[in-house]
Amino acid sequence: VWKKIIQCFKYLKGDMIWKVYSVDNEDQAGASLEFAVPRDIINGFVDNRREYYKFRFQNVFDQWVKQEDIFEKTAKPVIDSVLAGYNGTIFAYGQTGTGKTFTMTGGAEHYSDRGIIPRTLSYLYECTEDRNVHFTTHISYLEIYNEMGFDLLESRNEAYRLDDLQKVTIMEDLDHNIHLKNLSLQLSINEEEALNLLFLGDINRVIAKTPMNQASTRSHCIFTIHIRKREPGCATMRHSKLHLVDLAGSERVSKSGLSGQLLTEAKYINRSLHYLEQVIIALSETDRPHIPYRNSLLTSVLRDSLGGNCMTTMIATIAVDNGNLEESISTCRFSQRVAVINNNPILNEILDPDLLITHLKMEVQCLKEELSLVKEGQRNDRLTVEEIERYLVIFWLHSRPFWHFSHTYIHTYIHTYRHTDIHTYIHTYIHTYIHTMDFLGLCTFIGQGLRSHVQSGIVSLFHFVSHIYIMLMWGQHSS
Ligand SMILES: Nc1ncnc2c1ncn2[C@@H]1O[C@H](COP(=O)(O)OP(=O)(O)OP(=O)(O)O)[C@@H](O)[C@H]1O
Repeated sequence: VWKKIIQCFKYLKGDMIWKVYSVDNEDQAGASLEFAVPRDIINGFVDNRREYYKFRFQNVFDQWVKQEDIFEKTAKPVIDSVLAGYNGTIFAYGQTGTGKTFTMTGGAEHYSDRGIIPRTLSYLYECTEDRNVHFTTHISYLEIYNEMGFDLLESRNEAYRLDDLQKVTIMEDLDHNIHLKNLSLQLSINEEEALNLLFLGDINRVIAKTPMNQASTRSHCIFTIHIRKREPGCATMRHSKLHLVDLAGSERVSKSGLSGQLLTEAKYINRSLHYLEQVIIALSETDRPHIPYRNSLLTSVLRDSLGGNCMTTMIATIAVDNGNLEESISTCRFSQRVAVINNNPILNEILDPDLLITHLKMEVQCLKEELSLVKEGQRNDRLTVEEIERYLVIFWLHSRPFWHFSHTYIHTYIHTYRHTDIHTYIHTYIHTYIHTMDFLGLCTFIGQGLRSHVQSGIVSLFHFVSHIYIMLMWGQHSS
């Protein structure tokens, strides 16, 4: 068994960093991350004891991992299921400055530093190139800053102030579905258009210089790709959405020494992450009747991703230096809780609206025809031959039990009525049939025995008429 142990004996800024963690990617159940803190590392963390913490995850990546590998192992399976019609979410969570934005969006220096979002767009449009399947993609980009929602794409222009952006509010319908009012959906037909929307949104994001990160993102951002897929000749349509979430980073206010605006932002960020944690804890405990989604905008928006109809992947980012050990362990604890949540993704399939409309129009037309026949005095003209034939087919099927009718009897009738207006005759019968059936349906007071007796009498009569009609038609054709 190949075991990859990361050796962390390394000098950083002149200080010795002890080996406090190890990664085992060949653990029996996925991968494990183990912290072994020696007693002499104090840093306000260990209390003169050696401590071990072991966490198991699907994958554990070290700081030298390539962006491509992260995409392949974490994002690609989710995108594949989104393309198949399921909802998906990938969200990055972690302490400030640990690489969430780098993982989700990427670095600007090298092309290979592209993060999950641009790689997702490339992969997605590559998959949707199949001309046989009709795909439509729309994009929305929501920012949650200080507990307020903003549309990062609404203006399709660069915003100079936060107030230039459209405010997004949350609404809940009677079925408890969440709707985001004022969040625009931008159609994007190819990768280039989608990337332009991503760049525009990233320019509009609130970013500030903090002691922990030179370009700290001060808000939670949710980049959503909405997909509609229709296969030719298929009566159904699939619609799914993929949320790509870059959460703002948590930070210890006392440790980072923030003040003013940065302090206010940090308080909002920490509070919303605290509510997120509460939701995760409630979801991981199976007997909890209430999940406190409504406590914050973030948990309300991510409600479906956290415990509903969605395939969700969480990427936790941690710092590997001793100074942030406590935060790293706390991030792992949180991730472990998220890992035990069971979501229930379902295929989002609906009847194609165009086909549904055609089908409903046909049904309305049939009902109109039926109504005009039933309504007295509405139809004075005679039934056409096609109409008679159509009704006779229905009666024929209804009267199946009476198919033993005597042929001799029918021949006598044909002989008698040969010179009468057979159309008028059948027309009258059909009206009588419909009225009587209708009347029987309405008269609830008629007992079942009598009802079936009358019904079978009428049906046999019409069966008889239909025989006459067919024999006559046959006689006309043969002569
Ligand atoms: N794997 C990596 N390789 C190279 N540089 C990285 C990597 N991860 C992060 N960085 C760099 O570390 C810095 C902080 O990363 P980033 O801004 O992504 O952190 P963050 O978790 O999003 O922080 P915040 O929560 O404050 O927004 C950036 O300069 C980024 O380029």
